[in-house]
Amino acid sequence: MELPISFKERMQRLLADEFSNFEAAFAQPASVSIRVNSNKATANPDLPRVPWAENAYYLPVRPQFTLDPLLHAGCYYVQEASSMFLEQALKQAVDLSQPLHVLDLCGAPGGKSTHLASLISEESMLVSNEVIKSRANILAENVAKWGTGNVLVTSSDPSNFSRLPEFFDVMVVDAPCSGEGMFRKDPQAINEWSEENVKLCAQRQQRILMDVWEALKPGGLLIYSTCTWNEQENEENMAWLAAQEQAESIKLELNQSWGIVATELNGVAGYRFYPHRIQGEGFFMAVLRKQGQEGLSHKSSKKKKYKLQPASKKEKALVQDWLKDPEKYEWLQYGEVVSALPANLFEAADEVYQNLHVIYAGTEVAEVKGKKLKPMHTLAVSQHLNKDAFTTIDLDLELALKYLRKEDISLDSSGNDWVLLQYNNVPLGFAKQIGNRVNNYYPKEWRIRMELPADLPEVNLVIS
Ligand SMILES: C[S@@+](CC[C@H](N)C(=O)[O-])C[C@H]1O[C@@H](n2cnc3c(N)ncnc32)[C@H](O)[C@@H]1O
Repeated sequence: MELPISFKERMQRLLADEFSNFEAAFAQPASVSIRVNSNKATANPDLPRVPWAENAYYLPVRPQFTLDPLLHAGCYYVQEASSMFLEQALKQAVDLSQPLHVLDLCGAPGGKSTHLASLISEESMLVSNEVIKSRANILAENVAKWGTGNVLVTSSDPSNFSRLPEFFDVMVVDAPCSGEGMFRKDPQAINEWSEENVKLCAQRQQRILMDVWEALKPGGLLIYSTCTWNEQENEENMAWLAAQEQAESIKLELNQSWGIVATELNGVAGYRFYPHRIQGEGFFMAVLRKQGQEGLSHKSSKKKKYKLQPASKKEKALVQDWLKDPEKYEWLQYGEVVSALPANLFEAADEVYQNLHVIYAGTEVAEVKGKKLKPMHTLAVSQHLNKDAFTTIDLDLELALKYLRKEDISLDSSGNDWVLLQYNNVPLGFAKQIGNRVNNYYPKEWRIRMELPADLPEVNLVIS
């Protein structure tokens, strides 16, 4: 792996004696790690843990993830270990028992959003945003598969967030960056790297931060991260923001054994991850608190007209038993789709709808077509699905993968209704039996595209 010369020279200055170890790490394979969705599964007990995140594990080898139905069912997320340090910022600096409004501004493909969704309380709301439309769809898919039901996925430009002044308690900006920390995992990142690009990235990050700062509550927390090592995009940007906004730097407790490097510039703390010191890729994180009194919670403007439309009584009555605790939700209808949003989030969610481009919200439960009602796939993967409302059928590995490829499958039983198909007792999705025939309703855009090998390996990472 040929690293750019000016990058090497800078890292030599930064790391001094450690540089040879750092360079040697590029000859080692990148580690593989997963974060388990504890509401759906537990990890295989043999897996070693990522030390700074509770439900995170290293894998001895990279399995063929695509061939594990439980990945498609949202039982775990394949995520780089360093970036799971986000958990420490949340646990150490935020009272997670409170109902919070949390923003993940640069959300796709969804590593940090699914992590945040696991960390916040049920009464909290996560707005998970991705400005690039095609990537926003992947984000919505991963958020839906994670299934917490308290997330709104938006696809808006950072500049649009000033329409929600002092709205968020916590804001995560995992900024687009020059990607030096990904050189080992993705050598293509080397070709895209240049000093000029570093400068452009640093300027873009400043613009993004300025765009969203207004949407943070006084006393609220900004968690900023990149997967790069240069100081311009990291410490310098954080010192610049702290000085400009008189924001307070938040120091995090580190366990010495973790190997994370703490830095400081103009009194602003930062945390660096190097592959020769930790099992993971390059990463930087810093935490700032906005000036002002905490707890000045956002007062929603008293508007009379809501954008969110309630579902009709008739439709609600037909589908509400498909979720556990249906009374906890506000039942909404948007076009043909009936969805459920935790009732306590209604006002805040409506404000998000009024001001941003929302592409997914809560749990989409059913599609109404005339007199026909179709359970939506997002319901099957929701943590709040009431399984008792459906006939469930367990599939073996081969049949599960065929279903996920959206192939025609046949089942032992016959009938005339919706069935919930499962693998290892975990819902995969819906099918409709019509006599002996089975209509496969797995979403086309989510289907597995790879051909199935003759010998199917059991991946066995999590237990449901
Ligand atoms: C480092 S990635 C985010 C990874 C994600 N947080 C995760 O954990 O899976 C940065 C994201 O920022 C998005 N992005 C690119 N340009 C942007 C801009 N000008 N403003 C906001 N986001 C941008 C990219 O599309 C990309 O999805």
